Amino acid sequence: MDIEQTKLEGVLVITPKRFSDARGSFSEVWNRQTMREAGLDFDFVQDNQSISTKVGTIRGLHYQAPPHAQDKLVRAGRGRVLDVVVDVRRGSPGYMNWIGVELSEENGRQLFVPKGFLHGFITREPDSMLLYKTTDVYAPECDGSVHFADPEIGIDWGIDPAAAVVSDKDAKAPTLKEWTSPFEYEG
Ligand SMILES: Cc1cn([C@H]2C[C@H](O)[C@@H](COP(=O)(O)OP(=O)(O)O[C@H]3O[C@H](C)C(=O)[C@H](O)[C@H]3O)O2)c(=O)[nH]c1=O
Repeated sequence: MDIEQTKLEGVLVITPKRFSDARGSFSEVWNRQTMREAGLDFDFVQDNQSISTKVGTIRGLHYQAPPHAQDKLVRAGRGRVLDVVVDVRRGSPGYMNWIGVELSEENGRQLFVPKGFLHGFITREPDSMLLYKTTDVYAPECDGSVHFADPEIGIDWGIDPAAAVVSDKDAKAPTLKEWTSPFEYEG
């Protein structure tokens, strides 16, 4: 398993070892002991799967607020997405900084998204399937979002955001100016 730091503190790109042969391939996409040995001892309690049929579908920018904030381990089971993470921890030196990492069935990369970061993605292939583990269960009362096209964040989705396929909820999400982060930077 390869672990790469990113420019966002605590956000990691994790690439499990892939064993390929004439039949195809095998990977341990999550192993608690291996993760623990790498200092990533997270107790995942929920597995999610979303399938987005059209290219240019954006889901996000989402979070769950405390007391049900979630760390996430995200991968593309099928297709290809640009996975985006934004630091929204009040007081963070990297507040509002964002990164995009391409996750695909082909590259097998995973993104670890800690609490305090917005998460979203745009599909780059049809029928892209996102699979992700979370460290707390779904709590709709704590579910929140920030507008994916907020000019103050300035995410480059690779397309005109106005042309993206989005949910009504995401289309109506607040911008950072209209929103107060529930997350505090803990140094
Ligand atoms: C997240 C979630 C949703 N739902 C229900 C609620 C809605 O009836 C339906 C679709 O939910 P939503 O439109 O919020 O789904 P996404 O837009 O894919 O949201 C997710 O996408 C971004 C990228 C994320 O990182 C979050 O995990 C999550 O917010 O599933 C559940 O029953 N359990 C859940 O854990």
